[in-house]
Amino acid sequence: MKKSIAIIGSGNLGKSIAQGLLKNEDFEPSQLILTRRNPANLSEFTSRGVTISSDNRLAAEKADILILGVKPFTIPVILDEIKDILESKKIILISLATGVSLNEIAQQTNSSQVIFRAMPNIAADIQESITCLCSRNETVDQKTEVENLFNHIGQSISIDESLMEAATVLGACGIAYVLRFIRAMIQGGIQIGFDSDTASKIVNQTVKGAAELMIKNEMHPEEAIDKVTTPKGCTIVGLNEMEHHGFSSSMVRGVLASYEKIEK
Ligand SMILES: NC(=O)C1=CN([C@@H]2O[C@H](COP(=O)(O)OP(=O)(O)OC[C@H]3O[C@@H](n4cnc5c(N)ncnc54)[C@H](OP(=O)(O)O)[C@@H]3O)[C@@H](O)[C@H]2O)C=CC1
Ligand SMILES: O=C(O)[C@@H]1CCC=N1
Repeated sequence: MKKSIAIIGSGNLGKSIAQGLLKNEDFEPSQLILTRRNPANLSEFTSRGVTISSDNRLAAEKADILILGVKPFTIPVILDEIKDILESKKIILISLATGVSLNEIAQQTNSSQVIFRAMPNIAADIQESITCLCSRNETVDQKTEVENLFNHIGQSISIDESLMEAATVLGACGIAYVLRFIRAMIQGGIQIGFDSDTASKIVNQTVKGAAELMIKNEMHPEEAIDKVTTPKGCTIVGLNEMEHHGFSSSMVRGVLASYEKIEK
């Protein structure tokens, strides 16, 4: 029998995960239950056979795998709301919340509760997320099951919990850093003559090509950069100008600022 998956708190990330799961041919919409307090904001899913509700307890009762997609400060509220249900049945609990430890969740559930923390990003929508996972009390089969679930929306890797905040910055915040880079490059493209649509098309495919080149050829970026930078050519002039204005330094400092914000 196919497992029921509920997402309590289906906002930006929860909806991206739902969209990604529904793109799998072997995933049936009837497997999915989505909640939020205002379920009208989930209308895009209603016609597709997904269960939409504001009833978190109903979702927990039906779910084999329960994903908590609420903001970190709402995690204790939800755990309190469904505590007795978690005690009465076997359920895999997965939290997406930034900065909420397995220990903190365990303190509000029973000691044998199977808990995962998952850190995907919004590219889950098109099955291109990277999801970092850590867990407690899980069996080998449960770990495989959760990895498989997140492999349906991209790729997953298991990491030590101590790296979960770093994973949040690099993978989850990271997509926003890359998007800001894309926006800036489009702005430059418009200034040198392209309309916005054409500049976007060129930049998006260039960024995709760069990422695919690194992934498929398992290269370090600088190795590929050396192939582009003709001596005395225009690429090195542009790159050096960016570095004079703190491009790499700015990125590293941004990563650290995000990390420090979570660690506070
Ligand atoms: N956005 C991202 O890219 C990432 C987010 N995260 C983490 O994922 C979590 C969700 O983030 P994000 O999707 O951006 O946040 P959103 O605010 O978009 O989504 C949270 C949703 O929870 C719902 N909600 C709030 N209270 C309740 C409740 N009592 N019962 C049921 N639903 C509730 C809200 O809808 P309503 O008001 O209708 O109830 C809201 O849509 C956070 O913990 C965040 O740290 C992690 C990685 C990436
Ligand atoms: O900005 C945030 O706090 C959340 C966590 C990672 C991505 N979005």
